[in-house]
Amino acid sequence: MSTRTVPSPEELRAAPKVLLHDHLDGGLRPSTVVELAEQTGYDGLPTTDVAELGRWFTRAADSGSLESYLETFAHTCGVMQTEEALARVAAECVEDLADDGVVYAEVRYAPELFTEGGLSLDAVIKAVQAGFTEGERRVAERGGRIRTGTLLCAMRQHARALEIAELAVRYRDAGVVGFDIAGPEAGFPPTRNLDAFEYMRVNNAHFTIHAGEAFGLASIWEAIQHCGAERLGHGVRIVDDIKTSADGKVELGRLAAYVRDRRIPLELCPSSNVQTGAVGSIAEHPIGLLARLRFRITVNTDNRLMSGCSMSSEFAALVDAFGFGWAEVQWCTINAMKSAFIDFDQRLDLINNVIKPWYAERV
Ligand SMILES: O=c1[nH]cnc2c1ncn2[C@@H]1O[C@H](CO)[C@@H](O)[C@H]1O
Ligand SMILES: [Zn+2]
Repeated sequence: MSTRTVPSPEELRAAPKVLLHDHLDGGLRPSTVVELAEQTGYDGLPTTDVAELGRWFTRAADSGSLESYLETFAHTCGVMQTEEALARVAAECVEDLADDGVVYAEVRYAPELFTEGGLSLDAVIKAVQAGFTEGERRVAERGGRIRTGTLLCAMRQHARALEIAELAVRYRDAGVVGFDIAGPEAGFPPTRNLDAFEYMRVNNAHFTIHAGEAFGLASIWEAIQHCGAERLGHGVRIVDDIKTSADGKVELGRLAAYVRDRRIPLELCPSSNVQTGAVGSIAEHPIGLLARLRFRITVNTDNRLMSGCSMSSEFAALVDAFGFGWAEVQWCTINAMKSAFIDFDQRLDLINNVIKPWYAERV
């Protein structure tokens, strides 16, 4: 790992970064949750004290299981049932990411979770897109730069994946760049949604799949070989197919070798994995090993509210735990940009004109 200079938290914040895995309903500002609850009449919050609520989310998400981690989303989704609320959350998301130095972000959410107040799926998508556009406008107005793309998720435990995939294709010229399935992994294998993935493929549309987070290799294998996922949401359990012997010799199983050989991007989310119990601590996170083995790794936030994290804090944790230097930060950033679901020429433009020039002075 490069040791020339140790990136400081402030420099990491200034560095151009690319985020592929961030949930819209997992990234609200605590103050916004409180204000929206008041405005929309949502009375289920555990507290209306902003600082205390922020701590409540991270504590509750620190649950050791994906299922109980996901329970915290009842409160964010609870306050996101109007067009105004959705647009506000989306606009603030873009502003917060830009303030953290993110230059390209794919933000995901499940439209079906925001229809309890009577909104149609179309209305939800339009409200969120309007919010993203507004956020980009505010960032540009203050001289910043960010581009966002949307991923629509279907929830694994519901049976609406095909319908959501159809929406992802219908809105692909309006800012939606791909599709995903999210929610509890155990008991809900990706092959339950084959029709949706086939629909995406025949329409030449992109998708990633949450796999290999709370469940192991079988889920990753299905996601890639049966469903055709282009990227893996988390995918961290791929280490179960990698044997490291006491003398340091590393042996890749067939699936791990396939993932590495095909350069399948792993959307790794270190803090989130610690909270759901997928790994014991950041220091024990397989990202160190996967980086050494040159898997196509990317670093992501997953849920900024539940983890109390940002892109720069995730990188700072990796600097501390694994000695990541600027070379590694740049590598993860370029990996992510290469793996994005926007057009090749636009990815290249960001790599050559925004990312590389900034890091060139540091690596
Ligand atoms: O790490 C995760 N694994 C699986 N599902 C997740 C994760 N984080 C969030 N969600 C789920 O995705 C929905 C849409 O954004 C959220 O409402 C949450 O239920
Ligand atoms: Zn996720």
